Amino acid sequence: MSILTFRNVSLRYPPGAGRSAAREKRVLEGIDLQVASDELVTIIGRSGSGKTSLLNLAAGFIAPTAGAITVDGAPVQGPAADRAVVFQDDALYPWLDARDNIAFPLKLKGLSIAARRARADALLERVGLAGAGDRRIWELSGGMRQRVGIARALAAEPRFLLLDEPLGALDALTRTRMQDFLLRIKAESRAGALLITHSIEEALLLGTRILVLSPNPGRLTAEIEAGFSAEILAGASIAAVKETPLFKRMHAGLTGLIHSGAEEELAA
Ligand SMILES: Nc1ncnc2c1ncn2[C@@H]1O[C@H](COP(=O)(O)OP(=O)(O)OP(=O)(O)O)[C@@H](O)[C@H]1O
Repeated sequence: MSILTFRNVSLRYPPGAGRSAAREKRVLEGIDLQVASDELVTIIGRSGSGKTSLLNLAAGFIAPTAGAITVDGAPVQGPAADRAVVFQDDALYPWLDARDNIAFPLKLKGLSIAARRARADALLERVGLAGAGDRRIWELSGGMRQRVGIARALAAEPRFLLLDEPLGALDALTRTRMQDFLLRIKAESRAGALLITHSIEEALLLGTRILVLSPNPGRLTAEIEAGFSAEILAGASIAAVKETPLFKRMHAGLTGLIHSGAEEELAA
C-alpha cells in the first residue's frame, strides 16, 4: 500500500507570472490530503480554484511555497516514474504509432526493444486496443487516444495515476464509456488515483472520496465518501446509478457545496 500525502501545502505564484502580473497570487492554502493506493480520490472545484496547480504539485512539475508532499514518506522532488500524469489533451507523440507511444516510458527504464514491444502489446490489449498498435495517433478517435494515454501512463507501473480532466474533451457517450473503463483499469492496476474534474457527476461516479476545492485561495472545504464506483465495478450501469435517489441527492448536495460563496464573489 502506497500513500501520497500533502501536509499543510501552500502555493503562491510570484508577481509577474501568468495573468495577474502585479501581485503575488495565493493559489492554494493549507492543503492536507492523503491518497492511498486502494483509492480513487476526485477533486472538484470551480474554474480557477487551483485544481491543476494541485495536480502539478503532486506530479512534481512545480514545488510548494510551504508544506510537504511525500510518497510513502519520501519527499516529492520532481517528476518521477512512481507518479504518472494523464492530461485532457492526450499529449501523445504524433510521430509515433500507438504501440511506440505506450512503449516510450519503458525506454527510459532501459528495457530492450523486444521487451518494450511485448509490454506495449499487452497494455494495448488491456485497454481494448489490440490490433491498433500500428496506427498513428491521428488515425485514432478521441476515446482511443485517451486509452493510449492511459496505457502509456500505466506502462511504467506507477504507484499513482494523476488524472487532469482526462475525459473532459470527449463527447457525452464516449465519456460515459471511458468512465466505466477508467474505473476498471484503475482497479486492475492497483495504483492510487487522484482525478480532477469540473463535472460533479463524474466526481461522484468515480470517486471513493470527493474533495471540494474552494477558490481564492484554494482550500479543501468538504470531503464526501461515495460508493457508486463500487456499484459500477460490481456490474451496475452508469446510467442506472445516475437515476438512483441517493445519487441525485448527493449531486444536489455537492452542487450546493461547490457554488456556495459564488454569488457573494460575483457581487464583490
Ligand atoms: N503559472 C502561473 N502563474 C501565475 N498564476 C497562475 C499560473 N498557473 C495558474 N495560475 C492562476 O492560479 C489560479 C488557479 O489555476 P488552476 O489552473 O490551478 O485552476 P483550475 O481549478 O485548474 O482551473 P480550471 O478549472 O479553469 O482549469 C488561477 O487564478 C490561475 O490564473
